[in-house]
Amino acid sequence: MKEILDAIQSQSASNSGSAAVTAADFAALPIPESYRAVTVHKDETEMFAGLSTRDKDPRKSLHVDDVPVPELGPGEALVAVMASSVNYNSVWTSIFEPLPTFGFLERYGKLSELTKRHDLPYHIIGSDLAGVVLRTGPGVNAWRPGDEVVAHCLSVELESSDGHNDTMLDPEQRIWGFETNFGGLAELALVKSNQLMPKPAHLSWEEAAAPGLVNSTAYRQLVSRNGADMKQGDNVLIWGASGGLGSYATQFALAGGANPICVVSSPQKAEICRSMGAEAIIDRNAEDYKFWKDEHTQDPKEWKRFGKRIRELTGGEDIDIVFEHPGRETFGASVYVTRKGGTITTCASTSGYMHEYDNRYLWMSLKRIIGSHFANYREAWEANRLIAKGKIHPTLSKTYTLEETGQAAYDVHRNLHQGKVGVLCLAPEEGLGVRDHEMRAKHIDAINRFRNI
Ligand SMILES: C/C=C/C(=O)SCCNC(=O)CCNC(=O)[C@H](O)C(C)(C)COP(=O)(O)OP(=O)(O)OC[C@H]1O[C@@H](n2cnc3c(N)ncnc32)[C@H](O)[C@@H]1OP(=O)(O)O
Ligand SMILES: NC(=O)C1=CN([C@@H]2O[C@H](COP(=O)(O)OP(=O)(O)OC[C@H]3O[C@@H](n4cnc5c(N)ncnc54)[C@H](OP(=O)(O)O)[C@@H]3O)[C@@H](O)[C@H]2O)C=CC1
Repeated sequence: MKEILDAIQSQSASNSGSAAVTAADFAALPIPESYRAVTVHKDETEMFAGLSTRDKDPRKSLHVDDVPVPELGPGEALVAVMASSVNYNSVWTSIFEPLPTFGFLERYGKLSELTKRHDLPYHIIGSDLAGVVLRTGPGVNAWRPGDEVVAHCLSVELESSDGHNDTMLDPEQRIWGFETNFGGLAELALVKSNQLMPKPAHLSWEEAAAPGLVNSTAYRQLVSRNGADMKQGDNVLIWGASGGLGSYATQFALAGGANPICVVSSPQKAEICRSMGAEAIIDRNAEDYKFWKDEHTQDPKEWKRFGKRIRELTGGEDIDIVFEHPGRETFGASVYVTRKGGTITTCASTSGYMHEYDNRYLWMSLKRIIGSHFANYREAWEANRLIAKGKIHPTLSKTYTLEETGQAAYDVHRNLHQGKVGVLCLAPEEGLGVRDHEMRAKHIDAINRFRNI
């Protein structure tokens, strides 16, 4: 592993990202037999039985193990991971909710001889990476050893016609590092080559690894015509506007000429949204919305109070698009505050997946609910391109080591974090991997906006 890191570091020293060490040099680097990876164990899926969701502690279930390097198949790439990030799907995996992820690996393993590799008693998790290609399998022509890359997390087989219009519709669509093995929270990762995208040159490894999953998801959910198809002037209600998804949704709304109405839970988070350029901000804690009277009964008066507050902020207008993900706790309110003909687009249910809303407000006002999930390759590419062009910026707040991933996931689970939390994998320290210093200097304040707060 040291040789691999040395090669990547001497690439850095050349400062161009390509000259010092050639593709042939990288291809000739020996691949170690094993590597360190963050895992959950199949024989521990019952360890939190009887505990409430909140009390399930990722620090107990996430391990750092030495694992064998998987065999490289056709259309695949083995990547040296310099940095990764924590996504909420890794929190779900670590608390074995809503299901242990081993069922996904078993099902995938039944598909073919090659996919059998994924069905193991340990699951290497993680759905983001920034790093360097070490090897490519047969049939890979677009990428070479030595290429500096980020990976998006859409894994598809594309044997069925169903996925050939929008690859998210492939019946064998999976999220890499959640529904497949060999994820990005590790020193090495196995991806399909059609997950690879160029690493933005002005960012460090950990900054480049941070946006991937959430940026692509927010792009499809809000901007793409497969999602809400946002347009200039739209009032966009963004839950968790300084969180993982929300910090990118807020940037997309601002960059696209829309009007984000940002919901957050503290003055500090409100300040972050303000510094991104948002003006309409609601602190849900300070204003103490209680959409539920008890576990089973919602309070429409509270939906109305929330709607009035939105009207105050918009000069009397209602919401064109709700960017939903908290789920059960907020969904009734989200449907209520949407304007006639407006759209509620949802990609998650952090607070519970059995939603309740008053359907009269949906059908009588011709509103639409759109389900959205991750992004196809093109959408992920476009989202990454916006990062590479400095139109959208990473929202990395803090970086942990691979050994500290349990703590990093705990922070996200307990909502103690801001924006995105990064993990250094092979990168020995923060700040490495920047190629375009001039462009970086131009955007440095925006790149650092979420740091150390
Ligand atoms: C990028 C990041 C993303 C995120 O962070 S997202 C948040 C994290 N993700 C989650 O929380 C989602 C976790 N996944 C799940 O909870 C489950 O994954 C699903 C609920 C999504 C699906 O459940 P399942 O049991 O895997 O799927 P079924 O489709 O219910 O299949 C079970 C059997 O039911 C059959 N079936 C499906 N649809 C129908 C139908 N309409 N009529 C009759 N049968 C049906 C199937 O074929 C299959 O059958 P057979 O077991 O024999 O293979
Ligand atoms: N389908 C898909 O493709 C994807 C789905 N997801 C899912 O989306 C969800 C959010 O992910 P991500 O943004 O990365 O997570 P984060 O935890 O980084 O951000 C979510 C934010 O939502 C707000 N929030 C949480 N719970 C509630 C609640 N009960 N009511 C109101 N607001 C709440 C919090 O902000 P505040 O406290 O400031 O209000 C929190 O910071 C997760 O469930 C994740 O699994 C994520 C990415 C892709």
